[in-house]
Amino acid sequence: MSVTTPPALDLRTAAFGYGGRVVVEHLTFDVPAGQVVAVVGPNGSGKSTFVKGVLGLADHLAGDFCVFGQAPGTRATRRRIGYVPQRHTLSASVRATVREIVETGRLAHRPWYRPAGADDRAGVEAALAQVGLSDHINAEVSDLSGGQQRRVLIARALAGRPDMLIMDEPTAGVDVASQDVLAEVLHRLSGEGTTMLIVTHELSALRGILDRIVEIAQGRTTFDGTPAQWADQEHTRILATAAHDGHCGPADEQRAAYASGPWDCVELPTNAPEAAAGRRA
Ligand SMILES: Nc1ncnc2c1ncn2[C@@H]1O[C@H](COP(=O)(O)OP(=O)(O)OP(=O)(O)O)[C@@H](O)[C@H]1O
Repeated sequence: MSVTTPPALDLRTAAFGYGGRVVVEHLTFDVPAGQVVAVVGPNGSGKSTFVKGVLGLADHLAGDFCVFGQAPGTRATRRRIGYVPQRHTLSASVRATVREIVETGRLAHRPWYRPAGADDRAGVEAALAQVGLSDHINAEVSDLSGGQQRRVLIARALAGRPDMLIMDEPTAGVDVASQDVLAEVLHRLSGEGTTMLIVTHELSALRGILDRIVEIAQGRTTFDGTPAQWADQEHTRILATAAHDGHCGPADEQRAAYASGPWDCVELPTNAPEAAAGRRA
C-alpha cells in the first residue's frame, strides 16, 4: 500500500493580517514537500505577512491551511519549521553569545524547563559549522558584522534540523561572503529534500535550485509557476510596455532578456542600470 506524503503547506482560501485587518487573502495553493519556492512581489504587498501567518506570527483570518498535513501552530508542526526573519541584524542591545542565540532554535525540541542537552549542543555546533561560524561560537553577537549576524540567524533556523525552512529576504543587505555561504547552504538543503519558502527580491541567489515562483501583489496571488514561465511573462510584459509606449526596438529586447533571465547569468547589457530598473520585483 502506497502512503502519500502530505504537502509541506496546503492553503485553502487562507487570509492573514493583523488586528482583524486582512493584508493577504485568497491564498489557495499547496507546496509539495521538498519544493523550493520563491515568494516575490512589490514592497508592502503582503509577502512577509503570508509567511508570518504560516508561522503563527500574523493572524489567521479566513480559510484553512495545514503544515505537513497537520493543524498549524502546534508544537509538532513548529519543530518542523525553521525561520529566518526579515530583520537584517540583531539589535546592538542584545547581550548574548552566538551559542545562546542559535540554541533558541532548539527550544521547540524540548520542554521549556529542561536545560539544553547533548542533542541540542550537537544541533547548535552542526548549524554553526554549516554557516562557517564555528570559531565564533562564544563571541558576543553584537561584536559580529551585519552579514555574520544574518548567518547566526540562519544557523538558529537550521539548529532544529527543520523539514521546511522559511526565509524572509535572506540575502538583503548582506556581504558577498555571507551570500556565498547562504547559496551553499541552500544548495545542500535542497539536495537533502528540505522544503524552502523564500521571500526575496533577488532570484539570482536561488539559481539552480528554484522550482517555483509565487508572486503576491496587493494581497493576492498574481502568478504561480516555474522560473521559465516567470521569465516568459517578464519578457512579454516588458515588450508589451515598450510597445504601449510607442517603441519596441533591440534595446527593449535586450532589456527584456536581462530582466527575465537572472538565473541564466545573462550578461549585463551596457544599459544595465536602466535594465535593472525595469525589473519588477
Ligand atoms: N505587525 C504589523 N501590524 C500591522 N500591520 C502590519 C504589520 N506588519 C506589516 N503590516 C502591514 O501589512 C502590509 C504588508 O506588509 P508586508 O511586510 O507583509 O509586505 P511585504 O510584501 O513583505 O513588503 P516588503 O517587500 O517591503 O518587505 C503593509 O501595509 C504593512 O504596513
